Amino acid sequence: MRISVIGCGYLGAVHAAGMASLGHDVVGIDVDAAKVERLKAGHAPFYEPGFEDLLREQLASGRLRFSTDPSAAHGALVHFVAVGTPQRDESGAADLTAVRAAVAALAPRLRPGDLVVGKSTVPVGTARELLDRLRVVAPGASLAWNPEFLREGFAVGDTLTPDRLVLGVRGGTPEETAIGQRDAALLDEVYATILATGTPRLVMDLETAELVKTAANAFLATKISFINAMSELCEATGADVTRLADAIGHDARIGRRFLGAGLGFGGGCLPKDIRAFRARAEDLGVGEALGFLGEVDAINLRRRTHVVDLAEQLTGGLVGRRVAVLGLAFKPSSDDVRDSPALAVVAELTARGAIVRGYDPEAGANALRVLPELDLAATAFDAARDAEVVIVATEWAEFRDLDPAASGLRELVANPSVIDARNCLDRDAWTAAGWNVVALGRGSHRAVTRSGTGVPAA
Ligand SMILES: NC(=O)C1=CN([C@@H]2O[C@H](COP(=O)(O)OP(=O)(O)OC[C@H]3O[C@@H](n4cnc5c(N)ncnc54)[C@H](O)[C@@H]3O)[C@@H](O)[C@H]2O)C=CC1
Ligand SMILES: O=C(O)[C@H]1O[C@H](OP(=O)(O)OP(=O)(O)OC[C@H]2O[C@@H](n3ccc(=O)[nH]c3=O)[C@H](O)[C@@H]2O)[C@H](O)[C@@H](O)[C@@H]1O
Repeated sequence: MRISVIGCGYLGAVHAAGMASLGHDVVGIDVDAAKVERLKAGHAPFYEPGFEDLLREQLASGRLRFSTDPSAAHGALVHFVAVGTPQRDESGAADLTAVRAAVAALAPRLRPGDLVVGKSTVPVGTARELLDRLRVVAPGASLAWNPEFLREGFAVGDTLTPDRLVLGVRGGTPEETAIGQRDAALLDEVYATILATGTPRLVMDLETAELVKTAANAFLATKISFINAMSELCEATGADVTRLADAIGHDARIGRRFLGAGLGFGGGCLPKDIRAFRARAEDLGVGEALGFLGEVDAINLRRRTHVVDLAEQLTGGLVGRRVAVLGLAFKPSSDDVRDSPALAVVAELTARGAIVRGYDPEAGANALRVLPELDLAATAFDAARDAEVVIVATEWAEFRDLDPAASGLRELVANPSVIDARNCLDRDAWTAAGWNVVALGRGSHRAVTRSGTGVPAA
């Protein structure tokens, strides 16, 4: 089947290559000419394990091409919209400019029977708005919503073997229902190979499909903030949040996944999605229903300040003190620094007068674009040289696997003090190697906060 994918970022580029690998004839379209040139040349514009190999393989197959010209979408039967929906402003609402522009550019190229398929994460009601617009500018074309649940770092696997496919289609009147069924059947053809493996397929109305996506991300964010709230309790009492998470996680109704306490969630999705969800609920007059997401956000942001407070406590004052931050990406196996908790820590440390050196295996260049004043080290060891405290802010395997006894790191630092902000280090091994290890939520080490409301460290 001929397919177009509008927007070739972290989601769209992988989706385009993934659809080509299913045997479809795919064109990826993006307004960013430099990104398109890289993709055409077989170079991934971002770090995503397995993606570059898939890209090259599919370019070589002749089934995948890229363009900046929206006309390249003409002739495709299914058009996926995968453009960005960032936070618009302080209100938290989503900025839908790119989605509207993508559909407007697509409209004159659509033929009757063509299907526009939203993949971007949008506030509930967006699909209906776009469909109403299409009825005017491209009658005969239809629209469905097929939210995406992939995780960065696992994008290729999540695209080709998703844990479910959610298809939001038109319905209501008999005529609309018939169109919706036809649209769902077309998506079944697109995903035939994936469905043949028994992947659950859930068909629903457009609004529910939009809500499934924001609800899923809101739940994941809530789960992380829940365990981080427990982390605060653990630090106040000397308890251990990792043992607590293991124990409650054994209850199948709770589950251990996403109970990783630490520096909290960041990235281009969870933070902006919970804020946009709240803003949309306010618009709908049901703001109270999602009031708790404000608390989820607040708990999450407190993690960042807490880590800086701990560093301040450990150094006895940050002005002029050397701090190493290992990990700058919002999560390991990604070079994405959008709303990265690690970068927020770097910025706050710097604002409090620390001399910060940062290192990340993949995200250094992106980090420099966001924080041009960042002192970027070439290796973890370079970053740690003469540091009075080392902060592990992203749990890359490279840091997790460091042998604290044999690596020589201890000899490099000014003071063997490490804040394990992701609970990823073997605390016993590091302690045995002579390090003072402060692991978030594991024991009493609440920092005296700058506002003076914290309790002194034990
Ligand atoms: N990154 C992820 O893991 C996931 C992202 N999503 C959602 O997918 C959407 C895209 O996210 P990302 O890929 O991360 O964003 P991104 O910022 O990496 O990519 C968006 C791309 O759209 C392009 N673009 C903007 N306006 C355009 C237009 N009018 N025509 C063609 N291209 C245009 C941009 O140049 C950019 O390359 C967002 O709504 C996000 O919430 C959903 C699931 C996973
Ligand atoms: O909508 C999206 O874009 C995507 O958002 C998340 O995926 P992603 O942001 O790639 O990464 P996650 O693995 O969810 O991690 C998000 C953040 O939460 C943090 N996290 C995750 C898990 C955990 O236990 N603790 C924790 O602090 C990570 O460090 C990271 O900063 C969702 O997991 C995907 O299902 C969704 O498709």
